[in-house]
Amino acid sequence: MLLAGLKQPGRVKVKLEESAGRVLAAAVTAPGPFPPFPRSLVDGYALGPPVADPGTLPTGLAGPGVIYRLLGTVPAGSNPDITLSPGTAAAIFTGARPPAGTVAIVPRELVGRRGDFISVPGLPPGRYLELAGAEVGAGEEVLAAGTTLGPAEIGLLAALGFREVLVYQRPRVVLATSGSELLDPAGKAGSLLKSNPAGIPAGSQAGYRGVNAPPCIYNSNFYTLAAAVEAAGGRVISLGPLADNLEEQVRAYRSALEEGDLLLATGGAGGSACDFTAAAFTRVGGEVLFTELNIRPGRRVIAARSGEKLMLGLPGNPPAALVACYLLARPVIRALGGREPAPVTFPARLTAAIDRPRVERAFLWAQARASGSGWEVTPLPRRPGGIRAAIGANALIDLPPGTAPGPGEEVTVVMLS
Ligand SMILES: Nc1nc2c(c(=O)[nH]1)N[C@H]1C(S)=C(S)[C@@H](COP(=O)(O)OP(=O)(O)OC[C@H]3O[C@@H](n4cnc5c(N)ncnc54)[C@H](O)[C@@H]3O)O[C@H]1N2
Ligand code: MOO
Repeated sequence: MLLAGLKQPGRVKVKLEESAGRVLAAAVTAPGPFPPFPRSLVDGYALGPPVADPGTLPTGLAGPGVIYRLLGTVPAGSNPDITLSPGTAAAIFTGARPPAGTVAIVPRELVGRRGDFISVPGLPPGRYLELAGAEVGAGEEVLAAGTTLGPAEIGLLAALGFREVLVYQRPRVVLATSGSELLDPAGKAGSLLKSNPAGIPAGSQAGYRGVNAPPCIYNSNFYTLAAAVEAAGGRVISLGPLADNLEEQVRAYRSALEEGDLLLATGGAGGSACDFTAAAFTRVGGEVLFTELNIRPGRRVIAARSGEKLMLGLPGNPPAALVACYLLARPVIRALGGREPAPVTFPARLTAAIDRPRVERAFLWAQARASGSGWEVTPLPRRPGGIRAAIGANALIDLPPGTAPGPGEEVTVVMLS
C-alpha cells in the first residue's frame, strides 16, 4: 500500500570516487574492450613460429624442446620495436603487449635458458596470451540499472575508463520530531544535568533544568531515525523538534511536502488529545491510509498520501519508532532511491525460548548469526521500554500472535543490516 504510486527517483551524475553504495540509474555499456590490447598473463617468453632446425646451439641446452633465439625484453607498459620471426622469442612480463609475430606465450618456469637461447618443451596452449576484449567486448552491457555500486562494480567502471556514473538521487526525507517535552542535546537550551538543582534525589535528576523547569527528555529519536534514514540511502532534512501544537505542525508539514520526497514524523501518533499527527497530515491534504497497525511495538503508526508524497507518522516511543522505521519507512526510502524495497527475511532456529506469547504480532530485537548448521537467532533480554532494548540487535524476530516457541524451533527473522 505504501509503495504504490511513489515518485520515480531522480538521476544524478557522481564522480566514481563518490559512488560507493549508490544505485546505477542506467545500464552501463562498455565504450571499448577490456583488456584494451592483447597481453601476457605471465612472466615468461613470447614465441615466434617454431622452426625445425634452429642452427648452432650452445652446449647444455639439452632436452627434446623446441629452441628459440631471444631478440630482447618486453616490460609492461612498453612498445618495443621487435618483430618475432620463425625461431625467435622475447622475454616478456605480466601485463605486457606481445611483440608482433607472437604465436604463443610460455611461463618462465617451463623454459630452459642458456644465454640468448631458450628451450621450450612443446608449444603450450594459448592460454597465457589474453586477447583484447577477452573480459569485456566493446559495446557489451556490463552492469544493469539498479545495481548497487560496491568495490568490484566501481573497479570495473574504472577499468573501462569511466570517471563519473549516473546514479539515482538519494531521496530527501524530511524528519520531524514532535513533543513539547523534547530537548535537542545539541541545542541552546542546555544540558538536563548541568543545572540540576541541589536536593533532587539521585536517579530522578534527568528532566530537571531548574527548580521549576518543565520535565524534558533529549530528542533521541531524531538521531536514531536520521541514522536509519541514511543507512537506507536517504538524505535527512531536519524539521523538528515541533511542539504538540496542530498549527505549528501543519505549517511545518506543508513546507516538508514541498521540500521532501517523504515526510517522516515521530511522536503524537497515539490518538490522544495531545496527538496531532493524523490531524496535521489531513490538514496538509493527506489522504489517511491507516492510523494503527496490528503489531507490537509500532502499533501507533499513521500513514497518509498526498499525490506522490507519502507521510509516515511513527510512534514517539523510541524503540517502537525504530521498529516502525525499519519495517515501514526503510522500504519506502529504498524504493524512492531505486533499491529493492523488501527487507531480507529468512527462517532461523531459536537458541533460547521466547519468554511468553503476545496477543498481537510482535517484533523482538534479536541477534541472528550463521552457524555450521544454518541460521540461528537469540532474542535479546527484555528491558524497560527504551531504545536500550535494541542495542546489539541485527535482526527482529517476527513472532506470530499467541506463540512462544522454544529453543531449536524455527522463527522468521527480519535482517536489519
Ligand atoms: N491509553 C493509551 N495510551 C497509550 C497507548 C494506548 O494504546 N492507549 N499506546 C502507547 C503506545 S504503544 C505508544 S507507541 C504511544 C504513542 O505515542 P505517540 O506517538 O503519541 O508518542 P508520544 O506520546 O509523543 O511519546 C511517547 C513516549 O516517547 C517519548 N518520545 C517521543 N518523541 C521522542 C523523541 N523524539 N525522542 C525521544 N523520546 C521521545 C515521549 O516522551 C513519550 O515518553 O502511546 C502509548 N500510550
Ligand atoms: O504501539 Mo507503540 O507504537 O507499540 O510502542
